[in-house]
Amino acid sequence: MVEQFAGSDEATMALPTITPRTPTVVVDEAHIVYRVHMGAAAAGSAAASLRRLIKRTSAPNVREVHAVKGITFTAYRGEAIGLIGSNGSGKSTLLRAIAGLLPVDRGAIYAQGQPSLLGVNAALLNDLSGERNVTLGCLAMGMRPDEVARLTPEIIEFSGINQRGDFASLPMRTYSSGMAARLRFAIAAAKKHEVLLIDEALATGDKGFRKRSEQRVRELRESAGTVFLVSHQLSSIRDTCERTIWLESGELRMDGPTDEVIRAYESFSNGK
Ligand SMILES: Nc1ncnc2c1ncn2[C@@H]1O[C@H](COP(=O)(O)OP(=O)(O)OP(=O)(O)O)[C@@H](O)[C@H]1O
Repeated sequence: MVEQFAGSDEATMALPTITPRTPTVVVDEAHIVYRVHMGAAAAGSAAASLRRLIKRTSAPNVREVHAVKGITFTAYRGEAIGLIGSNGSGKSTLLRAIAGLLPVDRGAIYAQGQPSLLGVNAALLNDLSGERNVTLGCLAMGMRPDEVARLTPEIIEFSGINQRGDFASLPMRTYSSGMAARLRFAIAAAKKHEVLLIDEALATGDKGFRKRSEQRVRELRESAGTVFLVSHQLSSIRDTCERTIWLESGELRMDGPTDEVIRAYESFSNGK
């Protein structure tokens, strides 16, 4: 006999309301390998190269660096995810692969829309003024010219480059590395991104800029995007992200609530 649940009071009350979460990035068993060419000297003769070509073996002068080793996770709309780990653990490599700038060797990465990696998408030109770079960067992100004109003063104000004089009209080569990084962040953050990838950008500014940019990351997250933030500045991660992924030697060590993951990472780092 088939049990009838529909219509029973008990069954109606027991049903929880589940809001479906929308995945924006799916990383499935991803492996990323750099191949470093060590120069022609070690390659040997032309005959040896031909033999390798026929036998499909790799050249002895190519060294492989297995930077990301079988990482799997799913990011959802509305999340801000911190990426932490020791130097060389694969954080930047993973971000670059999510942005589509590096191929995966095995596994797969799926992303909604075109993820924007801060600092690369906004390729700034040293000989142009900050203001011209704002225009170019915004147009490159697909904004309309009238939108760019309206947003330019806001972007310059946000970056704080004019705090010590009119630097916006000077060529970018006259900027300190911190000022350039702030301008890049300000340009990228002016647009609503489906997936925004930020690599250490918040660490470059002074305290006032850091507060402003953390606030902006929160706004971007609320406007339904997903934000990834790579930083060694654990306080930035704590203030901005509710979920954190810890990588170590290319492997995923932990993925969970920021406080728990940072606590585990700190005790690992203190014991090193
Ligand atoms: N262009 C490259 N060619 C070859 N190997 C690379 C390249 N870039 C990074 N690597 C190697 O890949 C590994 C991961 O580097 P990655 O920069 O992703 O680490 P990270 O966690 O971002 O480090 P950090 O915290 O120091 O910025 C390291 O072993 C590094 O030496």
